[in-house]
Amino acid sequence: MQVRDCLISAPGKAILHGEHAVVHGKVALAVSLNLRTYLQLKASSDGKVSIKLPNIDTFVCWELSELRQLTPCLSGKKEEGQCLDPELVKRLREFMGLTNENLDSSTTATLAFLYIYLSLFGSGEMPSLTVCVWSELPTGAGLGSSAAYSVCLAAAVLCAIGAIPTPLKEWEQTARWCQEDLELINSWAFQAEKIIHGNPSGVDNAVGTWGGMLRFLAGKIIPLSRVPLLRILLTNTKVPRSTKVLVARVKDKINKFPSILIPVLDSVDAISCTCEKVLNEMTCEPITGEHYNILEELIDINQHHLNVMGVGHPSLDTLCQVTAARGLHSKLTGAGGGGCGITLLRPGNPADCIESENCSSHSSWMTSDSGQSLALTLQQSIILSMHVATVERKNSLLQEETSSRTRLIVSGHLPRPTGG
Ligand SMILES: Nc1ncnc2c1ncn2[C@@H]1O[C@H](COP(=O)(O)OP(=O)(O)O)[C@@H](O)[C@H]1O
Ligand SMILES: C[C@@](O)(CCOP(=O)(O)O)CC(=O)O
Ligand SMILES: [Mg+2]
Repeated sequence: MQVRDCLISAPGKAILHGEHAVVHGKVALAVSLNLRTYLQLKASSDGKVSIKLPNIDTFVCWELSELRQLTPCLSGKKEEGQCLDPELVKRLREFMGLTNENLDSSTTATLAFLYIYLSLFGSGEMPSLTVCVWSELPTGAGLGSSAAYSVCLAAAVLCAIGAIPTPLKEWEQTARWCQEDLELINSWAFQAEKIIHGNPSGVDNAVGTWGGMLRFLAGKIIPLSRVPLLRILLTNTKVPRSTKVLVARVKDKINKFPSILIPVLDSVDAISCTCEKVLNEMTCEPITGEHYNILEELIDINQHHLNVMGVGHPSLDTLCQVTAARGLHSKLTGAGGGGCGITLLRPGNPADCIESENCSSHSSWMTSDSGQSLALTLQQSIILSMHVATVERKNSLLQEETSSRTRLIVSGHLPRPTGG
């Protein structure tokens, strides 16, 4: 079986409010970033399936004959991707010789790939191919790299089996899928996220699939098309952590102290709803300092709640303190425990003053090749100035021509994707 080559990209995300609480059925507000993950799928004729994941130094190759032995248990359902097939997970774990639950980056990413490949190709003829994935997103830093990876994987393999069209026309540089196709991609991406996160809410893969800003509640995705232009700083503490471990930690805490933690989750839900209301008001009436006062207080309260849930980190405390000394308000974003934080900026204030105070750029993550730098140091952090209101669908999942370049970009230059 020969599959069609394709190049796909999906964005990362920042959660404004609702991380962790969203796993327990509460509201989250999230927005796509103009940092993307790219996947190139190429047919091959060597009887092998290869994955190249340069961001995590992973290069693996299997004989098709080995993978075929894993397939008899498969139901061959391609229509939906809601529940993990426990039998396939078990076989894959045995095949990869895995015994414990908390796996390293490379093993997790490989397992997610094999799960999607075998689930979707397993009931038919299995093709020889090479998949290469590379990303502008830092891995394991709260910006949804796992979801962008999962969305790209799902879209590429669904395209390859012909479950969704390869809509790209010769004259187009990029193309998008219809709502039904996006829902299918999202549901399979959710499965890959389950392999990586254990118990994801689905908010990250929804943003990776649809892009823009959205409200997410118990699997329901509501695009927010009316939001004001906000500027936030995105700071990477560079403290590594695993979403799976942190999500499990919060669950343990809820089980241990339900009467204490459930009100905290309810409060986070109210924070997300209040934030959404204020953002909406800011689009209908003149923006005042009072709007910003409320947004800032919500950030502070939520950061305290996240600390109560046990997902804070001294590096994030430092971020909060350093920005507070400049009159700014910060919270962690994503799973916490390190990773990234967000800081709200008021109009006309501090990105520039922070930039001028912290002007060295030695990050491998975000230095531009033109010499103009986005990467700034604040203590040990990297700061990226960005707009939240990327509400146009320009950041959503795209099928791209090999030659097409990264579009968009909020403020300044970003690194070129490497690899592929
Ligand atoms: N570019 C990539 N290539 C391969 N695997 C990736 C990539 N990006 C993310 N992953 C997978 O996702 C995991 C990180 O997921 P997670 O802990 O949820 O952090 P994040 O906040 O970045 O989503 C990595 O350990 C790896 O398994
Ligand atoms: C903590 C959580 O709310 C977000 C995790 O995001 P990330 O993997 O840290 O980018 C988990 C989830 O919603 O699945
Ligand atoms: Mg993740």
